Amino acid sequence: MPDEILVTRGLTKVFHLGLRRRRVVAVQGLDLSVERGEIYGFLGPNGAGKSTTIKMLMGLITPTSGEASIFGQPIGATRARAHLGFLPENPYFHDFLTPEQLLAFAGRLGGLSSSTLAERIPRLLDLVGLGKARKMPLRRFSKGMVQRAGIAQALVGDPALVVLDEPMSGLDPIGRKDVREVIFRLKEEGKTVFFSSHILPDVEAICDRVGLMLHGRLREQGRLDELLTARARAVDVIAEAIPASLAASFRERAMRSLPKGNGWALTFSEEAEADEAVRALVLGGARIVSVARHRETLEDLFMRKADEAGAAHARGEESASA
Ligand SMILES: Nc1ncnc2c1ncn2[C@@H]1O[C@H](COP(=O)(O)OP(=O)(O)OP(=O)(O)O)[C@@H](O)[C@H]1O
Repeated sequence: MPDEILVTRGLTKVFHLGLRRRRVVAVQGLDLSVERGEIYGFLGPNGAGKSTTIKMLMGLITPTSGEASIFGQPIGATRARAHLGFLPENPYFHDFLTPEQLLAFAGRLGGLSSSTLAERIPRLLDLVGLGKARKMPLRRFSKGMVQRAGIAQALVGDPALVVLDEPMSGLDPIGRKDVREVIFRLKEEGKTVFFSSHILPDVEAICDRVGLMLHGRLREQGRLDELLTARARAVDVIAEAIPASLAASFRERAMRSLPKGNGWALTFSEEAEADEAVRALVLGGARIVSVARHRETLEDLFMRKADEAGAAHARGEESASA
């Protein structure tokens, strides 16, 4: 099988709304690539075009233009779907079913034999942490447990690629952590996971690579460690016993200065400035309590790209609805 297992080229979806058939460009010229064995986070705010993209990949809606392939097969082809597991956004399951019954139902629809299901269902329910709840009806489940049952159901056909649309949305912190752990376990099992989310810390915690969608376009795609600049965006120096002769000058040179304990917390925007300050403070007889370098987070990157995209949007260089 190829190493890029999901590829799109110029994928575009235009909707026409109302009697006047107003054009809404939900996804424009999308070039994605998802590599074998990675966890890929498909990021973007509400309305960015994530669900529309996923629906096209699943063959649920037809692209207006462009192309996409999964395992080298055009999307929608039976051979592409054979290795694909999918959990839609806000899935609905009959709440009288137990997770065991839910998986058995999905497996039989997929043509799996009773012996395969008898071996696979307990293993999958253990994988998502629902082994002990396997005979409990879904109506007694928390939202996080239902979501994990949904992931198990997406895995019943033993897919190589698992696509999850907003799997952490609406979950409390514990539910989100459980889903993150399940996604990690899927990677350990050798699966490739493509999931959409607008919850940046979740994506930052588990993804190998991310794609950032804004206004229907992919603004950024790459490895997280490459996208987030290694340079510190601010450095906090906390120092005590600063001689009076130095205190005033440092409080002026720092981007921000706040009294802290018996000393000051000084924030510098440049690492070199902070290093220089630490040297001078030590030579001047001050005591350095701590130096903290703040690296760029995914949230910083997201806000930076959103500002750039918002500015381009406002200048009319592009439009999501035209
Ligand atoms: N069936 C449709 N008809 C018309 N417009 C649509 C349709 N589906 C989506 N859109 C529009 O396309 C754009 C992208 O929507 P999409 O649901 O793909 O975004 P999203 O990133 O998944 O956001 P969310 O997280 O809110 O689901 C939005 O402007 C939306 O209103």
